[in-house]
Amino acid sequence: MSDTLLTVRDLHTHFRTDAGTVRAVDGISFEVQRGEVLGIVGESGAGKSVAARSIMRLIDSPGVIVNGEVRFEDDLLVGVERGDDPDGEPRQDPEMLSSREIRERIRGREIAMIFQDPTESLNPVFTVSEQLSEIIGLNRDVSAAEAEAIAVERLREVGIPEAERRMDDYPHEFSGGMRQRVLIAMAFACEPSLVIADEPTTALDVTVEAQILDLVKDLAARYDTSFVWVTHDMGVVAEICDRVAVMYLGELVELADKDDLFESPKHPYTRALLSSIPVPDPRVSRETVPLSGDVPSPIHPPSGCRFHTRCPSLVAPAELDLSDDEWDRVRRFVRAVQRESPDAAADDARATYFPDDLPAGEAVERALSLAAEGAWRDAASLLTETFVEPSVCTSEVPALESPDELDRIVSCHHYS
Ligand SMILES: Nc1ncnc2c1ncn2[C@@H]1O[C@H](COP(=O)(O)OP(=O)(O)OP(=O)(O)O)[C@@H](O)[C@H]1O
Ligand code: NI
Repeated sequence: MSDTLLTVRDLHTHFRTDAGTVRAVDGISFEVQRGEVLGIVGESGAGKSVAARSIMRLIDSPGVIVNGEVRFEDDLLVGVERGDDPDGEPRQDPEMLSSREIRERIRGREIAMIFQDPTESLNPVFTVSEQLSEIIGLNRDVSAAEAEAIAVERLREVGIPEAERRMDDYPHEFSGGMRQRVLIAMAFACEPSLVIADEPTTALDVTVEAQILDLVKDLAARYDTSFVWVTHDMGVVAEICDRVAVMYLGELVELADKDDLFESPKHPYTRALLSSIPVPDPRVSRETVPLSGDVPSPIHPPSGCRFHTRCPSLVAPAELDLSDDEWDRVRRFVRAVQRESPDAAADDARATYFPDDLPAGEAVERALSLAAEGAWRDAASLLTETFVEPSVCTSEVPALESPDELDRIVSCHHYS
């Protein structure tokens, strides 16, 4: 038997809105091995939640899974192929499970979900006992009394004090942390082989979050459960994941073993995300690459590498023939102009950024004087035209590469 539990291939989930097609998930592929915790990480809007929900086909209109395959053990949860017409109806694989089969056979039993928002899974008008026993009763051939006994056991297992007494409480009577424990108890009620967790600890304070992560690690080990764990927090990734998929604007930019990712992140975006978490050991210094600028619109994502508009390490345009050192200086100057940094407009800007001579002469010369006059926009667009647009990062989509002997993939022109 293969050890792969879940396979996602070339998944595209789009939302057709009045403003245009939102390419929320735009061609992602990954696998989850049995017993493994795979993290999906990225900034807000990256497409993490849509990716997680697509696995279970929990996408509501105007969202459509337009292409891709999701295979869970022997079941095809998603099997759709986009025709040549981008707005046409995708073709469905006849093997794909019906919504009803997913609801009755998969969801809650084989694959459970935990969300940040408890109202997605907990009904405020029923007691915890009623809701937990119901799931257990639906999925196992047990009497009502037996289901309730199992429910109490589950609540104990997730560390709810006085579980028996609290069974008759309503969801709102639990604190935030305890409520997430109830959700975890519900997720584990049927001993699923996969749990999809979408930021379940984000709203909690750090101490409670740490306790919940410990609990999940214990349960995952005890039941040999796999996880897809969505988070925007690299600290949570460090705590709980085995492997990490980094998403940016609907795409995967890097997928690697957690330790490899933390030790030597390859994609400039991954590096930026990692530099945002505090380094616990003050003797370890880490190059900080602040992530500036807004995430572009997923309706019109940037050409080439989608990260190129914010990338601190664009590949130098080949025809300019700059040395690494010259290119570093140019990039620092371009970023300073984009940020409208006073340094770039000061009298000594030239000496600050280009102490030797001016690389790619004329454009930089003009940009320096435009910046000195405060004509930031003109300076920025001149620099963009000269240095950003001719870069391969702007024109070509980077292939997924495996840059070292390690088991990882990166989508960046620096490795192609
Ligand atoms: N119902 C919808 N209609 C239109 N666009 C949507 C809809 N749901 C999500 N999107 C868009 O899809 C993109 C991906 O959203 P998603 O919720 O997956 O991001 P995320 O990575 O989970 O972010 P966050 O960290 O904020 O939860 C976003 O641009 C979002 O605006
Ligand atoms: Ni989300």
